[in-house]
This record gives sequence, C-alpha cells and structure tokens, in this order.
Amino acid sequence: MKEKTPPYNFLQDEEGPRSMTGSCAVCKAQATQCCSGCHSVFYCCRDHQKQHWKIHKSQCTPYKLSISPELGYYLVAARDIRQGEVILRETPIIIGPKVVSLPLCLGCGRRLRVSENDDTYMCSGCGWPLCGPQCETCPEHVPECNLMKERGYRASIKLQGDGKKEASYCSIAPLRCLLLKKHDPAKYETILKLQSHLDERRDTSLYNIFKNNIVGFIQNALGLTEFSDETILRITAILDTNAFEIRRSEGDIKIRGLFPKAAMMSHDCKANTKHVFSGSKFDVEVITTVPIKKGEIISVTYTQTLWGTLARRAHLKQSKCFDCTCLRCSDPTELGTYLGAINCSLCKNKGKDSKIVSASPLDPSATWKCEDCGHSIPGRQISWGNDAIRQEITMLDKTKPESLENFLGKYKDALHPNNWHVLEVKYALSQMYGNMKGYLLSELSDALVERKINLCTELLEIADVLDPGASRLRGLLLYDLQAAMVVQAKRDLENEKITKSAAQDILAECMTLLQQSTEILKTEEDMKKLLEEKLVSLTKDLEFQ
Ligand SMILES: C[S@@+](CC[C@H](N)C(=O)[O-])C[C@H]1O[C@@H](n2cnc3c(N)ncnc32)[C@H](O)[C@@H]1O
Repeated sequence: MKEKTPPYNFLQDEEGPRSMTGSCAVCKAQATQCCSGCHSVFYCCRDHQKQHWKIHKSQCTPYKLSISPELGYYLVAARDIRQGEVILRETPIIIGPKVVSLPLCLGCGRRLRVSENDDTYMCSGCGWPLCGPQCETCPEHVPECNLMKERGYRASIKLQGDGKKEASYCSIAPLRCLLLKKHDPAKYETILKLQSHLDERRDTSLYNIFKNNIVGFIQNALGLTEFSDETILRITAILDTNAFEIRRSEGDIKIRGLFPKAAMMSHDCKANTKHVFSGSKFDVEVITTVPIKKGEIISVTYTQTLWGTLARRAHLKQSKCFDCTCLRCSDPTELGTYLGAINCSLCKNKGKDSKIVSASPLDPSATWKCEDCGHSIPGRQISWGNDAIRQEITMLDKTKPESLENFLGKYKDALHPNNWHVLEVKYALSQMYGNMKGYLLSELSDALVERKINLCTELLEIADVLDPGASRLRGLLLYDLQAAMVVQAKRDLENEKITKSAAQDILAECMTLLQQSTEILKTEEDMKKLLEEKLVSLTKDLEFQ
C-alpha cells in the first residue's frame, strides 16, 4: 500500500483526512468524538452531536472507509443495509472516452454512426467528431476545445467506419483530468490521490504505447510541457485502476468516468452491489443487491460475473493489478456452479458424468483434476483450450441461433453444462429467442418457446448463486422468463393442452416474476417504461382470463 492519504476526504475534516480529530460540526472547536455511524463528522460534546442530528440524519452514510494491507482502502457497512437501498450517489469528477472507443461525440458521449461517405460533423473549434454544432458547447468538451484552438491544434481524425474502434480517443480522458489542474485544482488533487499501480504498469507493452501516444499528444501536439511523462502516465494509470465503465443503452453510450467515493469499493467476484447511471451528468447510484450486515465489506465486481476463474483473475491482474482471492476464486467448484469445469472423458467412456476442476484455483498454472478418477490435465492446456473456444465464439454468426445451437451440440460432451463458454452462448440464445427479428416471441415455434424457458431457468439458477438478489442479470432473466411463459400458457390454453384455471395459475406466477423483475430493474432508466407497459398488459391478460 503506497498511498497513505485517502483519495476522498470522507472525514470532511479541515485538519486532513483520516485524522482522529476534527472541528466540531456545530461550534468548530477542536473535537475528538465522531458520528459512530459514518465516522464523517466530529463533535466536541454530546449536546452538539444531538443538536446537529437534524442536519446530519440525511447525510449520514451507511458505509465507512476502512483500510487493510490486502485491499488498500475499501468500504464497509456502517449499519445493517437492506437489499435495494441506494447507498451512494455521486457525480463523476470527469467523464471521457474509453482507451479504445467506437466513434463517439466528445460533447454528449453518444455513439456516432459513420456513413459510407463519412459526413460526420467535426467541431468547428478543434476538429474532433461531434453530433453537431449543438454539442460544441457541452461543458465536457469546452476546456479541451479551447486549449486546442489556443495551441493551434486541429484534429484530423479519419474515422475508419461504423462499428470500427478508434485508438485516437485514448488521450481525451487523461487530458480532461490534466486540465482540471487549472480549472478545478481541488478535483485535480483528488484524482492524484487515487491509486495508480503505476510501478506495476510502467514497463508493460500497453504503457509503452501510452508513453508514445498519450504523452506525445499532450506534450508535443498540445504543448502542455508543464506536465511530466510521469504525471501523464500516473493519471492514465489512475483512470485504468479506478474508472467505471458508464453504459447506457439510451443514446448508445459507452464511456468511462471517475467517481472517487464509489471507486473505494473493493472487488468481489460475487458482489453485493450494482450501479446505475442517470441524467445528463451520468451520476452513479450504488444499490445493494442483497442485504449487507453491519461490518461487512461493500463490494462491486470489476470483471465479468459469468466468466470462469482463470479468465476473471487474469483480467483483474492485467487491468487492476491484483490477485483476487475471494471465496469464489478460492473454490475449485466456483460456489458449486462449476463455471470453469470440463467433463472427464475417461469417466464419460464408463458412462459416468464427472467434472474436471482446478486442483489449486489460486494458481493459474495448477493442474486440473477429475473429481472422481483423478485424471489430470496440465493447466496450460486448459488455458489454451479456453483461448481457442473464446476465439471460436467470437467467430460464430450471431445473427443465426442455429450457429450457436451447433456450438452447444459440438461441445456437449466436452464441456460441463454450466461451463462459462456454454453459459455465454446460452445467454446469447436466451436473448435471441423472443427478441430478435425473425425470432420474436409471437413467431417462435412451441419448441423454441420451451427452449427459451429452459435457457432462462438454467441461467437464473446460476445467477441466484453468483449474482443473487436484485442484480441486473436476475432482473433481465426474470423478465424474459415470464414473457415466454405467458406465450406458452396462452398457446396451451388455445390448444386445450391446459385448463383455464391452470392457465390462470401460470399467468399469476408470471405476474409475480414480472413484479420481481420490475422491482429490480426500476432503477434502470431504459427499462422503466417497458416494464410499466408490460405490467399493464399482463394485468389486462389476467383480468381477461
Ligand atoms: C478502484 S481501486 C479501489 C480502492 C483502492 N483499494 C484504494 O486503496 O484506493 C482498485 C484497487 O483496489 C485494490 N483491490 C480492490 N479489490 C481488491 C481485492 N478483492 N483484492 C485485492 N485488492 C483489491 C486493488 O489494488 C485494485 O487495483
């Protein structure tokens, strides 16, 4: 742990963060007692604490900042927290494009569609692509645009086409951080206090590329020589360690943002919070997905929940510079889900279904062994196999469910039914059936409606373990499951396969699933309207039956 000062002054104390004294929130006298809930405010005496409670009640946070040698700073629950509570709201200190990004507007962050004759609007001030003149004055874009104009720099970005990612955006977010030094020094200082892992990143090939491109652009093209290579690379590393990916389907937005308080949450491969972004400023809301007991760590996932341990740990090591040792990573069975498992061919030949899992999951090179016969496979071979299958999945024709079904057929014997590659394809199929052109629910054969129901049910069983409670994954799966069940029940009633009362029971069950899904997804801006409409139509169905 290098950074001793917390990046965000949770103690709101003029004497400096994490000091155990502060000034009384009422009379400003030197004070040693603090709010036992959030540890954020100081009082010189009990009377002043009581007096201040009226104000502090609404500001007292349900979390507090803690520190350990393993995690660095992290958040713990300061009291018991209910499932679904919004525990933190924060406006980003900066937002900007990801390191490699699809063409987007530097003003509003929306994705830009690039036509064949590339008539993308370019900012009249600096030449970067924007939606149109209305985005030239977006507050996010103005400081960098003014600087570029002042330095006589004009971008000449040749967008490579729709859906093609651009590396030229990599300097924008670091530049926005650096510009805060002049425009908002307090925010700049806050950014510099965040963890960077720069020493671990320094000689990686990525950082050598950043050194040429980002440092080169900022110092040479823009002439910002007051910032050293070290500072520019540190800021880049701080963004890589701390930024949240901001995704919003509305406007097709995929950017990144720095939220210094939310960034204090540590990672867990089975996290107890989710986060959503809202409004034009992309404010984050951190919401608990399960109840959290006082003293428990408040966690978020920095990686993909439905990846296997080898892939998650490699991703965390490369992007966040740490070795995850959470309960899920330490368990060869991944909490009984067998997400990494392959089938044992020797046992299969004898008519037995046995699973091969890592003998030591925290060691990426460890041998993998059959739980029954002990048949072993070198870890290296498992990693190669994973890479090859991932490659194969990226090449699948995602417009045709048959190509995905063929993949599942091909690996039926080799991979466990819950293996993460299998789950990825099953999830894609669960989305295609019922939602894709040519495969809308009303157009699906009875067999495919049944298939969708089975896929959603299987995936929900995994989500219940790895991403339980009010997670977005569970919300989406519950929604899709009930939609398919409604169609099946109506068809079965029409074809006299079930009685009216059985159909009513199924529709009532669907209503419960839809209510659960609505409760989970009501915080997601893009889902709210759809869910409200669906609830009204299902209520009508129930009344009609
Ligand atoms: C976004 S920051 C979180 C705040 C950070 N702990 C600090 O002290 O500033 C991410 C970094 O926290 C540490 N971290 C988070 N979760 C961890 C975990 N489960 N195990 C080990 N280190 C973790 C890693 O160093 C990681 O790169």
